[in-house]
Amino acid sequence: MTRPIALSEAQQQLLNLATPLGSETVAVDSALGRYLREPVVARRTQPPADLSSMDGYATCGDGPWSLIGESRGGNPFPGQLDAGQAIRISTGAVMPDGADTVLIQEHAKIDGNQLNQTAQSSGRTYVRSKGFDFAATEHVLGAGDQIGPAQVALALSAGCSTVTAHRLPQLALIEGGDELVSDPALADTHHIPATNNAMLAAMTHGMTCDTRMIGPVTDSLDALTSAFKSAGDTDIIVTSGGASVGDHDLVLPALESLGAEITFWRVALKPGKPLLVAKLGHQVVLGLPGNPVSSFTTAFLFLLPLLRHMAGAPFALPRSTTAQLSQPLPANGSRRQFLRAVWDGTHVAAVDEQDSSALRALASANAFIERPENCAGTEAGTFVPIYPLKNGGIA
Ligand SMILES: Nc1nc2c(c(=O)[nH]1)N[C@H]1C(S)=C(S)[C@@H](COP(=O)(O)OP(=O)(O)OC[C@H]3O[C@@H](n4cnc5c(N)ncnc54)[C@H](O)[C@@H]3O)O[C@H]1N2
Ligand code: MOO
Repeated sequence: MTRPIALSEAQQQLLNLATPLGSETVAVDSALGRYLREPVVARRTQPPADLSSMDGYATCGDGPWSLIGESRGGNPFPGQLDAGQAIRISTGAVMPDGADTVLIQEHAKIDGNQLNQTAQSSGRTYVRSKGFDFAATEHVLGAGDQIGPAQVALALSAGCSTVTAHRLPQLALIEGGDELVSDPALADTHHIPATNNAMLAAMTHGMTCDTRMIGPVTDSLDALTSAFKSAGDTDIIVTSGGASVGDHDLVLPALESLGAEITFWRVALKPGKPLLVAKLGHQVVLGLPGNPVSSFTTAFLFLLPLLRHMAGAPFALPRSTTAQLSQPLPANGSRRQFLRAVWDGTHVAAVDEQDSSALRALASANAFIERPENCAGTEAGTFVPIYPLKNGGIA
């Protein structure tokens, strides 16, 4: 049996198996989370004209001024201002021709039709110049950019109702084991509710174009190979369970019987050591360990990056930040470890229960603490790398 490989090498080997998917046109309001295949080119200029940034008066020359009209949102003043003239103006309204200054209304004193200032106004301080945000034909978003809320607004503001994004991958999830039941109400002392497919579907929500749920599959080679075949031509197949060395751990034999190419099996990672990665025709297969926390951790470190990579993300791997330990940590073993932890924005502490089957502890965590291989005990107060998790729990 070969030695487990290092995490970073395993992640790189996995990403090397797949390339970003092709393009499709997506309505901007359905594009949240997507990565752009092509830049977004502005079809209009924003602002489309010089606009006032405050409520007040657009003036021409020195005061006092005589008031001759109004410019408000959607209704510009139709004429031109000459020296000594002013108009009422609203925030976001078009500056009339001839105006040089906006006098904010807090500094204005009206006497009949005459406008006086109580404090000096300063040139174009309250004017947003035409095109200062972007001009027509400029690239306002680039290939590889991810569409978030601000990008939705920007694309629409640029006059684009669709974007050209990478296609999202199709995913098949297979879970298996004779102890699993799909109806939690039917779990007796020798059965447990199947939870991994549902958890993995939740983790990958919005990152696939389609997720096919298969199982629970029984512990037989025939059942597992049939499950692989029923995954059809999805881009990625993910199994959970049956990845280890027991007599009923059938993922490796099933893949071998189907002629898959095994990329690697076993990573120096805790939890998640028995992770298996293979290529079955054009499909990438991830065999996740069955323990629910191991499945969660390997999905976070491998499946989510693979989905991002195929969806066109330039940087697919999760990025860490640092936080200060509020509790000491014991020495680590020879596998890189990801401890379930609670992070309050400044301090972080590992949760007490680190067993790879403990869902309650996992659900109480909102971060991983990453510990390098063979690292010594770490004192409270030390800054350590953490990965915030979208995992319910603390906001
Ligand atoms: N002799 C050894 N035994 C084990 C080793 C080893 O190196 N030598 N590795 C251990 C490690 S580490 C892990 S992790 C597990 C992974 O085992 P499998 O991937 O083969 O998973 P199973 O044995 O099928 O299941 C493990 C555990 O998880 C539960 N499970 C499985 N699927 C689901 C599901 N869909 N929903 C809920 N729970 C599930 C299953 O009932 C088991 O309790 O192997 C160690 N053993
Ligand atoms: O790696 Mo296993 O995932 O230690 O429990």
